[in-house]
Amino acid sequence: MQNIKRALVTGISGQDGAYLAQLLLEKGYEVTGTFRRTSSVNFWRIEELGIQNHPNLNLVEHDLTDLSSSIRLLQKGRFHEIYNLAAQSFVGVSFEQPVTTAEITGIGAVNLLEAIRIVDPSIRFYQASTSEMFGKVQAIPQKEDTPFYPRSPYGVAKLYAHWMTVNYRESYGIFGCSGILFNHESPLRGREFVTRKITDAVAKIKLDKLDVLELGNLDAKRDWGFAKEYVEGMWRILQADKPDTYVLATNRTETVRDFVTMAFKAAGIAIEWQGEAENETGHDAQTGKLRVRISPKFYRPAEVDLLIGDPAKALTELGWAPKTTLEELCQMMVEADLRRNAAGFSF
Ligand SMILES: C[C@H]1O[C@H](OP(=O)(O)OP(=O)(O)OC[C@H]2O[C@@H](n3cnc4c(=O)[nH]c(N)nc43)[C@H](O)[C@@H]2O)[C@@H](O)[C@@H](O)C1=O
Repeated sequence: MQNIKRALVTGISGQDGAYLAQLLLEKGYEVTGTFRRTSSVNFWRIEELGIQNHPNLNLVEHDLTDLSSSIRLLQKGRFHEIYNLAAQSFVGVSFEQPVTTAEITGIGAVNLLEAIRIVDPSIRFYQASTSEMFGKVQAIPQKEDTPFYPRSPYGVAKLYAHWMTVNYRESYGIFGCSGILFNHESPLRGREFVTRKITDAVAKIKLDKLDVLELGNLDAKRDWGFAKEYVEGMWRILQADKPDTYVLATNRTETVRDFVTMAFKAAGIAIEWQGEAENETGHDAQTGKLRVRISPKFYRPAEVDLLIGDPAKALTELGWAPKTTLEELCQMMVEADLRRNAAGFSF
């Protein structure tokens, strides 16, 4: 019993929190997962993974913006490792709610670092940093030493949390690590993000429950990997001999348009594109039916045009490499959404 490791995962109700909790439980950890109070907290992800009643999983309500409750949480839990995955993580919303985003996504991380400093500086800390910090990219591909240029309030808040993690590492010797993760998707992705929005809509179109998918900028390019593999990378980052910063990415980039074509193909529908920019449309090549239309409401005030990461350091130092191709990931997501929509599932 002496050797059981205790981990705190903030953001347990999110995609990464659910996959990471599953991984840590499989490794024999005791896991405390935190979630934010809302009128209807939803645990569909940990339910789908079948871990919601695991004897070593403890779910705790916690607000990252409250320092004193973070301190009490750490005093009570006596954790060895903390994974800070909680955030206001939707880039689009961050333009509408910049202050809330700064408080949760930026200051929230510092509250945890402060709590570590006060309660037990030997706790290992993982900060969920993001490729959004590269924003208007200063080099291609992006790696650990590429200069940052965030393009959204979300990216700016994450950059603050990132540098505070580095600063607490350098100032107080805290084992503070930062994983700069490029987009990572799965059947557990929220439907506000573009990949899951697409696979869910494709499933609905296939099942005749929807006519047209409405999207914003189809030209944005992203480096999309499989979230389940990325949480394994988070764990490896905290097991390293020394605290550091790592990029996790696939080193392949595709446009949103490519992902749409791929998703329809996975459902047996060929899409033909016509027109340009805001007038672009996608039609079913066989029936001629309109299936994709552009809506300006999904455009962002400032866009990140191109992301492609170089994960070489993670491969060399941690032995981490992505395995699932984008085609396999897309197929997995479309199949999950076909199954769910056929069964009337609505998350
Ligand atoms: C790594 C990073 O990854 C994620 O951030 P994101 O890249 O903004 O993700 P997304 O799926 O919302 O957008 C991807 C691209 O797709 C474009 N796009 C077009 N049409 C729609 C559309 O209709 N909806 C959305 N959401 N995006 C659209 C949109 O303009 C953007 O260029 C978060 O996990 C974030 O937390 C994070 O850290």
